[in-house]
Amino acid sequence: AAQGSVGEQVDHKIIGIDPGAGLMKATDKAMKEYGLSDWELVEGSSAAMTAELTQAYKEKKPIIVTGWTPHWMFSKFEMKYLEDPKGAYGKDEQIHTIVRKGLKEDQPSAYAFLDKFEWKPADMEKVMLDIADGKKPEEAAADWVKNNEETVNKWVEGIQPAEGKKLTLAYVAWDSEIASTNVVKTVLEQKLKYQVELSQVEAGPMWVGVSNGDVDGMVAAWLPTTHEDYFKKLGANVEDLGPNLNGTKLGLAVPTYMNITSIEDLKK
Ligand SMILES: C[SH](C)CC(=O)O
Repeated sequence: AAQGSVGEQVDHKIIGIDPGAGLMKATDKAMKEYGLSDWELVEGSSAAMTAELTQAYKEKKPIIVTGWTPHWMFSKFEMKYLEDPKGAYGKDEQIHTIVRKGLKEDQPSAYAFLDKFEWKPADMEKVMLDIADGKKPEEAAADWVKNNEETVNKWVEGIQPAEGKKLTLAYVAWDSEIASTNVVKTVLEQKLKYQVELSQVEAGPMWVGVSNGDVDGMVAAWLPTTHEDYFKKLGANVEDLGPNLNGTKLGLAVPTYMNITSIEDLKK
């Protein structure tokens, strides 16, 4: 029987993630720019979105999700971004490391490492994929550190260990930041002998926590556009150590078995 429009096939729903994510604001903006007034952006979480994607993919059912790179969905599944001819999602960005003011004086070793931490989308996707395939985040991170000794030793070269000092890192439960934050924790603990506590929060409280010094830092700042609002509001009270990963992307992602190619196709 005729499948009907793609909107009818997916009940006019785009499966999103947590409402505080910049990706959700960017998707709201894109939906307005493409005139998708009869569509709904479903709020939830990164985990719920990937669970729904996994189920739909298994059943070869149509689904449209808010997607980003790096993400394991592009390695584990045959996925594609819908073209964005209006450029609503903007250009490639970077993920920055942001620390509280005063960290350099209080924890020079942690500061020096966090300032040097930088890796590639393929590195992050490896850790993400291991976690998606069932490894615990700390296990996937430890494996990556073990398998990338050369890179890791460059990050910590010449930095004094900080026997037993405590450090707190905040992160949002996005698959990408679960991976990066656990790798950073592993290096801080194994190589620099810190005791690291991870605080999983929403995006807003993550930025607030660093700006008021409740946490020491985070490696989850998507800039210059995705977290522009957070940076505008709180940037003066934090220290931006620059990119830890270059070449990110945001957009709408669909399995390649769907025969749509552009966000424009959602209007049909
Ligand atoms: C979901 S991306 C990892 C970050 C964001 O959109 O705020």
